[in-house]
Amino acid sequence: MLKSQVNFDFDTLKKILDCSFDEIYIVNAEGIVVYVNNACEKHYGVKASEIIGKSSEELSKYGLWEPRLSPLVLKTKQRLTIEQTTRTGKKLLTTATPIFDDEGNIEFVIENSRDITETEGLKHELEQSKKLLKRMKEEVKRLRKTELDIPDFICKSKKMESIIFMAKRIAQVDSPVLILGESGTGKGMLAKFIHKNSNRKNGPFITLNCASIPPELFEAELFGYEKGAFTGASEKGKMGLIDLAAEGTLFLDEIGDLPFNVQTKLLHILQEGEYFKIGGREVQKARCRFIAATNRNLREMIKNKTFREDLYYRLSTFEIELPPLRERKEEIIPLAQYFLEKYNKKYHTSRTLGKECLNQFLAYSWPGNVRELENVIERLVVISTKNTINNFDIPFNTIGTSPPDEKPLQLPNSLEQALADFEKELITRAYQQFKSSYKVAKALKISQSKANRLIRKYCSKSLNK
Ligand SMILES: Nc1ncnc2c1ncn2[C@@H]1O[C@H](COP(=O)(O)OP(=O)(O)OP(=O)(O)O)[C@@H](O)[C@H]1O
Repeated sequence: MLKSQVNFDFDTLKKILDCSFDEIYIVNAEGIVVYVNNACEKHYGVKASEIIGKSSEELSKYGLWEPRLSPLVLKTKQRLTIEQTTRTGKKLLTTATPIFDDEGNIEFVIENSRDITETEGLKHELEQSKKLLKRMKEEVKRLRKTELDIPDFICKSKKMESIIFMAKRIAQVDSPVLILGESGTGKGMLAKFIHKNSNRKNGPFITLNCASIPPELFEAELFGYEKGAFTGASEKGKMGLIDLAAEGTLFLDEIGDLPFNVQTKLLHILQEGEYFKIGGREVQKARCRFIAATNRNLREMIKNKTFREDLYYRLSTFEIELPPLRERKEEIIPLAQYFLEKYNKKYHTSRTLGKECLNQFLAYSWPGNVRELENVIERLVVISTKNTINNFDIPFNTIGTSPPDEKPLQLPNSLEQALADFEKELITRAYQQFKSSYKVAKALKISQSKANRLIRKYCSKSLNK
């Protein structure tokens, strides 16, 4: 006899069958249970000895499981598979196979039952997760559309036309872009424009405001971390923004405010295209395009050794400088009309801009650029008492403070000076009221970094007192 051939006696065979994870259940041609292994105990909560010798009809009276299978197989003489539910709340996947004698009569029906309760639970969880994922994907798609739903890029000057022409070409490649320009010139808008015109347009557009993130959190934000990477880290780990922006664009706004030591880390990714998550061992590939923007003078910062020269050259493969509004005066009126239409729609008004007012717009230097123009138009639309807005008939230094009749207008030396004073008063009052740059930014509809800058400019002395 070969070593691998073993003749089992009945007791050994029973022992083996009792070790089976699946239930083995045998009925004879009369439907009487002749054998069941120990797995029945975990399925129905009764011992094998309580089942053996009983007919499956009798057992069904105790409601041990539903529906019955062996009577069906005895009738149809075919192998069948069904799902059963037991009285202990389990779900079983049962296959019953008929065994025939030499004359073709059924001798036994062997049932094999596998507990699929857990699998069913997992299946349900998977279904739920799939539904949630679908909903989230829809939400992301909608948010992305809103986020990237940039208004018309008003472009009515030779300078801006050539910038847009260049931006469309740059959009076709993957190299980094550096956008320079004063605050409010439209750098963020141009970054989105490049993304929307690139073949990454269906991917994410993620903004990281380098000025608002504490240096010690920069790596965690950008690279993400593995679970338990450091004390206080989320247990699930965190996805970094580079990863989130994969197949899309990562917009590094206010890059000039990036702390020096962090600049080195950013340079490394731009050079190598690779990075490690904090606490991670696997090399990650950066699959996003980088666009950076700043209103700071980076060349000056390089001279002062506050900005890395090598990082500057890495970022500025393509450099676009947006001119301040005062250097593209031909756009002031079209932009003003565009914003007027926008806010007339928003506030259900039908204001028009008088000739006098337009002349003043043209004469003004707009230090806050397009954003300032937009804010001025919104204020005028809301506060003006006449349909035709003329001659700045709303004195700026009364907005949000006391009504004009309580505080007669003092004519300033110049409009520019008056606007600067107004800015100072507004920021100081807003900061006194809200006590947080985030709330000031929200209330005045400016970026948080701008709010920070203005608060530092106008309120730092009183703060330090
Ligand atoms: N050419 C334009 N056409 C229409 N709207 C514009 C244009 N340029 C800028 N804007 C609007 O002006 C506002 C400021 O633009 P944006 O935020 O892009 O400026 P920024 O240069 O990034 O400012 P900051 O440096 O303060 O972040 C936005 O509301 C934007 O929609």
